[in-house]
Amino acid sequence: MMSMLAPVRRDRIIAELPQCFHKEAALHSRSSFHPQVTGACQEQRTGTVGRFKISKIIVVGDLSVGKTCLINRFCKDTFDKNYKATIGVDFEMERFEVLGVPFSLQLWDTAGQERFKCIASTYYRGAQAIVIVFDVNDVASLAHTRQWLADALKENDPSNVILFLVGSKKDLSPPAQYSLIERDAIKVAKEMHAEYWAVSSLTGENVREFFFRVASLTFESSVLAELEKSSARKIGDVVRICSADGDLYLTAQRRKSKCCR
Ligand SMILES: Nc1nc2c(ncn2[C@@H]2O[C@H](COP(=O)(O)OP(=O)(O)OP(=O)(O)O)[C@@H](O)[C@H]2O)c(=O)[nH]1
Repeated sequence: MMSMLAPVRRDRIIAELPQCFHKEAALHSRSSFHPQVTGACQEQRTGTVGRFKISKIIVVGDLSVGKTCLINRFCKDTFDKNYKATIGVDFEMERFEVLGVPFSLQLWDTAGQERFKCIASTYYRGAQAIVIVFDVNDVASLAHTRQWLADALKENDPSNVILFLVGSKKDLSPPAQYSLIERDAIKVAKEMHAEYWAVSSLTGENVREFFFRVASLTFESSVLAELEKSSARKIGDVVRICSADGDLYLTAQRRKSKCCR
């Protein structure tokens, strides 16, 4: 199957961890990929990551904050100044190569309008990352991000998703005004345990950097989850094989509790 696909575009190759936007509200501020992830990629021990796994990313937020434009700027390098409401949902696929491993993101663009929300929310399930968008020129849209997050988390396992809070339309915000809302946005992002970004789909500022960061952090967490799964499997086997032998059983148990820490 893989050989039938065209090679990954050269501008979708990620060899180094892209940096966060703001150190105060970052998922982590390590300067490179987790060493276990780098090692697993070198030794091609990434399990389903790189083969069948496609990571689902949902993009939510008030109507007209610029969700569609953000996705279109990254996926198609286009910008439409006319507003067309998203009805229900739409999605785009993006293929990356991270540390030499193929990795695909499915980007789900959802409707912000109240009347389409119930259709859109049926697509929230199974997300690996949630991107909550607000308009940096509209404080109400920032206040509403908590509700968007709560709705998206109803359909997902909160301990298993990674969160991004994205301020859009930065081009329309004079620097002095922007820095005021940034202060509030960072506060909100920290409360949510989300990583904060500010972008402009009109100029393209930070759009590519943002999606590269999303792809990288989603990839990193997928590989770590795979590694955890395979070590849990190994421990399980030891327990099963040796359960007649008290000593070894204990060793396996001890290893297990060490891993969980
Ligand atoms: N100046 C500027 N305008 C933007 C930017 N992003 C989006 N817009 C404009 O904002 C309006 C709404 O953008 P959309 O991307 O359609 O908004 P949405 O969040 O997808 O809206 P719904 O589908 O209704 O939820 C459009 O008129 C866009 O041209 C930006 O970065 N800068």
